[in-house]
Amino acid sequence: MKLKFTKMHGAGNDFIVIDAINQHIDFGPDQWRRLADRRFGIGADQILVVERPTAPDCDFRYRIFNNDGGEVEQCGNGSRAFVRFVSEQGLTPKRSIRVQTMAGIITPRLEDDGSVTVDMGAPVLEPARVPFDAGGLKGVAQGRDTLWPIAVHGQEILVSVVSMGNPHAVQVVDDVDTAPVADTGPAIEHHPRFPKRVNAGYLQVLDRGHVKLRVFERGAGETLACGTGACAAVVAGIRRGLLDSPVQVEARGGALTIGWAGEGEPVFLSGPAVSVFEGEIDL
Ligand SMILES: N[C@@H](CCC[C@H](N)C(=O)O)C(=O)O
Repeated sequence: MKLKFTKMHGAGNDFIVIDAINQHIDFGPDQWRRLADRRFGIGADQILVVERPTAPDCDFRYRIFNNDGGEVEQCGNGSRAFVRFVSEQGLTPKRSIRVQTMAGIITPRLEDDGSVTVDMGAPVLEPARVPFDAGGLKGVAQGRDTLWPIAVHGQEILVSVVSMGNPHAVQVVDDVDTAPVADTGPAIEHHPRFPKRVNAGYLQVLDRGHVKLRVFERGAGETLACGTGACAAVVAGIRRGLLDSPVQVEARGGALTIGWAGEGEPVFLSGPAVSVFEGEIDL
């Protein structure tokens, strides 16, 4: 079988995007892993699958697979790539689109300059719903946030826990460039306090409107940018009293802008989304 795909990226977080409206797709984790493999396949951090919606009042359904083959709830950079894709492929004339995801409905908008702004919905802050098991732990208050001590390689680190539909643990570091992301990222991802594993964010505050961020992603390793990670880090930074909205997030692959008006309000994510090439692969 030949599969048509588009290779895209959002600030260097790269995707294989597949139209599953006009192609029949019935893949399992092995096929997703093979497609995402950088040596034996096309290569990507995530695979995005565009389908007809099953929920009322939605334009599309969008599914996300990490390069380890697992399906996940949400992907911020992917949602921007998704909008560019449905527009460039002529799947819709709309610029503001209601999209069904595993984590609920999001509404991305294609701007005149080609960038995309996404209403990512309100962050979930109750530890149990992230999900994070805080049982028996004593949290440390900082501003409106509670930091949770978790042991990583025998050392205690303090993390904010935030769900943007998918789980994030955010720690503040002095210098993101020397932060031990490759060493502690996998241990945080698999920490037993996170029953669904977690994306590990390392946040350096430059000033109240400007941060640097690296994210070791669940199921994908460190990526050049993580959209939901940027949302979660800014939410954590604002709640800790370190940041004011809007915040420019400098990731290794590019810049994102995050706006958040506070508890109960949606997080807005803006940034680039680029098509790199189209292709066909034999499966
Ligand atoms: N790159 C993404 C997040 C993709 C999913 C994540 N690895 C998870 O497992 O939750 C983004 O831009 O948000």
